[in-house]
Amino acid sequence: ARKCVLSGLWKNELGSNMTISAVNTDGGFTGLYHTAVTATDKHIRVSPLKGSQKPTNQRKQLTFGFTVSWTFSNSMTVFVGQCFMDDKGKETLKTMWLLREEVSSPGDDWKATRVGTNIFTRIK
Ligand SMILES: O=C(CCCC[C@@H]1SC[C@@H]2NC(=O)N[C@@H]21)NCCc1cc([N+](=O)[O-])ccc1O
Repeated sequence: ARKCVLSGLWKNELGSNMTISAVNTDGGFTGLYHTAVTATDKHIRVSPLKGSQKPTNQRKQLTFGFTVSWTFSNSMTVFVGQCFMDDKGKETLKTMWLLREEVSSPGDDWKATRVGTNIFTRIK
């Protein structure tokens, strides 16, 4: 495809993988996220993701965002990023994320959000 398509199976440099369903006409999509890492001692389980992408009629390297509501911890991550395609048609999703954990009091709010980057490539 000469344009990035988000649907399919992706992995990032941490070893996490995600499956994105078909993108519907208004750019919405859902999927499943299996993180390879966690900041808790909880057992990792597959978690749902919901997101949206900008329409690709004008551009081929689309921007998107999605939210993962972790099923095994009281925390949430939002990812934002863009799909880039090289001249061989290889797609890369370059993203930044915010991970919000639940803290017990407003006084702990300052330490509740982590930030980072992830790069996703397709799993054939
Ligand atoms: O670990 C998780 C959910 C999985 C996050 C995986 C991230 S999402 C970005 C990055 N990319 C990727 O693929 N995986 C990682 N939440 C922990 C929050 C938390 C921490 C503590 N604590 O540290 O004490 C206590 C209670 C808590 O709820």
